[in-house]
Amino acid sequence: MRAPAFELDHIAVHAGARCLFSARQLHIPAGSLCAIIGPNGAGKTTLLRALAGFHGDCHGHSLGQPLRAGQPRPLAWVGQHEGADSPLCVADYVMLGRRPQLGWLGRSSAADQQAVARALDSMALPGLAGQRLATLSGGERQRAAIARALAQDTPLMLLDEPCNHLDIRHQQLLLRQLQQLARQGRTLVCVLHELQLAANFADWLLLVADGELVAQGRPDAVLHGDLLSQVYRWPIRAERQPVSGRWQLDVYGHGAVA
Ligand SMILES: Nc1ncnc2c1ncn2[C@@H]1O[C@H](COP(=O)(O)OP(=O)(O)OP(=O)(O)O)[C@@H](O)[C@H]1O
Repeated sequence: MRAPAFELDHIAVHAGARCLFSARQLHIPAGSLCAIIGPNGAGKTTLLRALAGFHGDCHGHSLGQPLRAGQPRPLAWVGQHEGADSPLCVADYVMLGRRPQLGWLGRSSAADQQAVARALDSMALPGLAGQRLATLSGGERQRAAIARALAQDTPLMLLDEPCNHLDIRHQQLLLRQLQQLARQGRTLVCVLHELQLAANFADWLLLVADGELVAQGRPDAVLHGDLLSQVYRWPIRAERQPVSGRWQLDVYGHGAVA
């Protein structure tokens, strides 16, 4: 198995007296596309924020050392509803991703401009580069937020529901792009509600329910119909097609699982 990007023991995230997420052991291999899946309110965003180091009340051990809150590692972050209030145009907003690299007086170099152009290109945004963010559609704004994170060029990228507002084509393009970055050695962790996408694109899954890590591992180890049906409280069938190797996830039946 590849070296871990995250190897956490006895992690617990609290808000006051309430424990929002806990896990005895949590592993994410470096150079993987990892999807955090689970029902509403399960603790997915909480876990993603804890991985980013954004949660003040987070305890546990990372590679044997106590976790230290407030010491985030270099990473690119795409949260939900990014950029909704920004007065910037798309190109300037994506350039924000280059802020750590910008030179004296915040001037952008040729390398910064190229990184922004690449990011706009990969999110199919060049035609909108001059348009104000506030005037974009939901899907366009989501792609701009992802482009800003791509322009950062960090070894670790965390994305909270990146497929929100994206149509089928842009979902596929995004996940292919994330998969390609993982193949180049980056680690990408994203919260996904679309099980079919998680199954077919991610090479590592974390299944979360009721504030706990229920299962982790490669899709084969996690995607069992019985387990998914129990966690989502709805009948789900998970099958891997023998010829194509693609996963097929179906909801079936007419009633919720008790
Ligand atoms: N700061 C907080 N104080 C109290 N409760 C919180 C806080 N943050 C999150 N929670 C609660 O923790 C639970 C998990 O929230 P979280 O946002 O991690 O869920 P999620 O799995 O991402 O859900 P969804 O799929 O609906 O986005 C929810 O019940 C939420 O209400």
